[in-house]
Amino acid sequence: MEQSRKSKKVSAASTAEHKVTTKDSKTVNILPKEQNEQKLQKKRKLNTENTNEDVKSNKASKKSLSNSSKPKASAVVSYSETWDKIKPSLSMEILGAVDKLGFQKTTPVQFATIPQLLKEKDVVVEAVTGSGKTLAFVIPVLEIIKKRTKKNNNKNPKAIIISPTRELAQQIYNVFLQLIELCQYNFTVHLAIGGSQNEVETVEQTAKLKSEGATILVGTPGRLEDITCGRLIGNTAKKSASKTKKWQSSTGRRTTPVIVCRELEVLIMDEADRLLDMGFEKQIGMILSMLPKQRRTGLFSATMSEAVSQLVRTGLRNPSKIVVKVESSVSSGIEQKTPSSIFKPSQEILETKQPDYIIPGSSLKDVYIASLHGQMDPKRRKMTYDQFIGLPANTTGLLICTDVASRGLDIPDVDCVIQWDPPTDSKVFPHRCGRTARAGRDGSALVFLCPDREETYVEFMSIRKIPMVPAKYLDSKLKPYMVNGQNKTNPSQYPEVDKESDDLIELARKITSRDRDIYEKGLIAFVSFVRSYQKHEANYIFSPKHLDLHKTAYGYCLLHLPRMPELVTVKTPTFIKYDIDLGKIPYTDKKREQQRQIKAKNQAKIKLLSGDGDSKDKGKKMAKQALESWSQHIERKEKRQARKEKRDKKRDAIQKANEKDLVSALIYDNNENKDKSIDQVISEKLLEEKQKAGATSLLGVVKSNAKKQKI
Ligand SMILES: Nc1ncnc2c1ncn2[C@@H]1O[C@H](COP(=O)(O)OP(=O)(O)OP(=O)(O)O)[C@@H](O)[C@H]1O
Repeated sequence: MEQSRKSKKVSAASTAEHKVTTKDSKTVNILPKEQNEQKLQKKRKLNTENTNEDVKSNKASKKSLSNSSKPKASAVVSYSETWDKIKPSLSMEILGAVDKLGFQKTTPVQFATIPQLLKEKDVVVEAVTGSGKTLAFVIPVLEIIKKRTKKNNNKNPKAIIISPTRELAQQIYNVFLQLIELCQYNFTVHLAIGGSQNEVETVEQTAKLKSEGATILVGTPGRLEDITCGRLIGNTAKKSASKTKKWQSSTGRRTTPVIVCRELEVLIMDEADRLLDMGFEKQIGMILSMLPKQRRTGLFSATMSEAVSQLVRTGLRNPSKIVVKVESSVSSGIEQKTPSSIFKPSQEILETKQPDYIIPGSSLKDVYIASLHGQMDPKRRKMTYDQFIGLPANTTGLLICTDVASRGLDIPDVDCVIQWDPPTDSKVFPHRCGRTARAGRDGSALVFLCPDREETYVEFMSIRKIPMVPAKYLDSKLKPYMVNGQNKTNPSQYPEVDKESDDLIELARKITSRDRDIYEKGLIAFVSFVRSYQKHEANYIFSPKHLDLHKTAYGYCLLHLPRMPELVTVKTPTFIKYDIDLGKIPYTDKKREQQRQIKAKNQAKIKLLSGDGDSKDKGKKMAKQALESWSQHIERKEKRQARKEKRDKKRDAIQKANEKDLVSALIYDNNENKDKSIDQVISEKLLEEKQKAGATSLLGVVKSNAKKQKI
C-alpha cells in the first residue's frame, strides 16, 4: 500500500560495534591498565559471541515471533566487567540486587559512570540507546543516599530525577522501586507527573507529599517545578518582577514550595537534550535555582546538543564526559530485514491461536494493536502503555505511535521499529531505532523513503554514522517481488507502477466510502502528514515543493482532496476523485449516525432561521436553543451542574489540604501529639476547641489558634 508514495524501504542497523570513549576535563580510565588493545579486542569478540548465544536461547523460549538476524556486537558486552570490579566498591545490598535481577556484568556505560558519581563527580553521559543508562544512575543514587543519609532522615528529598515524558518517568520510578525493594531500603520514591490523576487526586497527593516527604523524586519538569518552587498563580509579571524572593519567577506569583530541597545530594536529567528540545529550559532553571550548589549532577542521553553544552556550563561543575558510541560498519554487511521476516507469525502461534484480527493483505494475525500519542487523555495513555508493555510473551503487539514513545522507553522484546516518515529532527532517528535491539538483543529498524530525492537521506545519515541499506521489494502479500517466477532483487528491476499496490488502495478506498469514521481520520492523517513534512529540518531532502501531494493523498486512500492551499498550486494533477456523495457516507456506529443526521437537519433549519443579518451569531444561538429538544435542554443543564460540582469539590479538597497543613504545623511544632495521626489530632482538637470557644468550623479553630499564638 505504501508503494504509491514510498517505494523504497531502508533498514537501519541499530547494533554494530560499540566504542567507549571518555573525554573532556577528566579522562576516565575504564579498563584495567595491563590490558593491551589486542587482548581487549579478543575479549570483546568472545563476550559478544557468548551473549548472542544467551540472548538467542532466551528469546526462543520467550517469544516465538522472531527474525533470523543476529547482532554483530553489543554495547552491553564490550568493555563489560563484573560488578565487584567497580571501584569504589558497591554495597552488599546492591551487589545482591543486581545478582537477583540476573545482570552478571555491568554494561560499558555503567562501568564507566557509576565510579564517577560515587567519587563525587558530575557526569555528562552520551551512550547509545539500550545500553543501560538507567541503572548507571539509579545504582549510584541509591549508594550515595545510603551513605550520606542519617537514619530515618528520608523526608526531605536527597535525589531528583527529571525526565521529559511521563512514560519514561514512570519507568525510572519502577526501576527505583524494584531496586529499593530488593535492597530492603526504607527510602520512599514519589512520582511527580502532571495530568495522570484528576485534580482532586493531585491536591491529595501533594498534601501527602508535604506531610510525609520522599527520599527520591522522579518526574517531569512542570510538575517538579510546582513541587520544588511552588505553583505559579495568576500572571503578575510586573508586580513580582521587583520582588527578590528566589522562588518567584518573573512571570507570576507562586504558592509555597511543597518540599524543601536543601538536603539534595544528586540531580539527574535523563534525555537531557530532549528536555531542552521540548522547551523545558525555564522549568529546569527554576528547579536548579532551588537546589544546593554542593550536589552531584548527571546528564544522560543517547544524543547531545549545543543546548546541553550550555546547560553543562551553567549547571555542572567540572564534569567527566563519558561517551559510548556505535561505530559505523556498513562495509561489514548489515543483514537486511524485511517486513515479511519480521511479521511472519511462527507456526506455533498459527496453530495454537484462532486469529481474531486480520489486516487485509498481510499475514498479521492475532495481533494486539494499540496507539499512543501526546493528544491522548493522560489516563488512557497510561492504561494503553501499561497494557502494551504487560502483554504476555506469546502475544504479538503492534504499537502505532508518535515520538512520545521514541525515547528512553524500554518496551520488552521489540522486534522491529517502522518509521513511516523520517523524523523532522534527524537526532530523533537513532532514538526511534533504539526501541529495538536493546541490551544485546536483536532487532531491526525500517524507514520508508520516496525514490530519488528522499534517498539522499541514506547518505545524510551515514555522515552521522548511521548506516542504512535498502530492503527487499515486496509484493502485497509481503513476498519478495517476482516476475515470471523470477525473484527480482535489483532496485532497477522494481516496477514503475505497482498494480497490486493500486488494487489494495482501491480496496481501502471502498472500505473508506462505507465508514465515515475512517474517512474523517484519513483526511486528518493526510493533513497532519503534509504539515509535518513541511517541518523537516533537512528540507533540501524532504522538500514539500517536490512531494507529489496528489499521489500522497491517493496513498492515504482519500476519496477527495481536502481544501488546502498547498494543493491549489499542484501543476500535474494525478488524483482520481471517488465517485460518491460525501454527505451520505454514514458512521457505522448507529447512535453516532443518528446524531449526525439530526445535526445536519438542525443546521439546515438554523441556516433558514438565522438569515444573513448583522446579528447572525446571536440569531444562530437563539435558533439553536429554540430547536433544542427537552432532553437536550436537561442534558445542558446537567452538564453545567456537573461542572459546578467538580469546581466545588476541587475547592473543598484544596481548603481541606490547607487546613490540614496549618493544623499539622501548629500541632506538630510543639511535639505534643507525635504518635497520633493527623486526622485523629484534628478531630480531638476540633472537639476541644468547640467545647471551649464554640468555634463552628475547623478553619475557625485554626484562625483562633493562630491569633492566640501571635499574642
Ligand atoms: N548490566 C546489565 N546487563 C544486562 N541487561 C541490562 C544491564 N543493565 C541494564 N540492562 C537492561 O538493558 C535494557 C536497557 O536499559 P535502559 O533502559 O537503561 O537503556 P538506556 O541506555 O537508558 O536506553 P535509552 O537511551 O533508549 O533510554 C533494560 O531492559 C535493562 O533491564
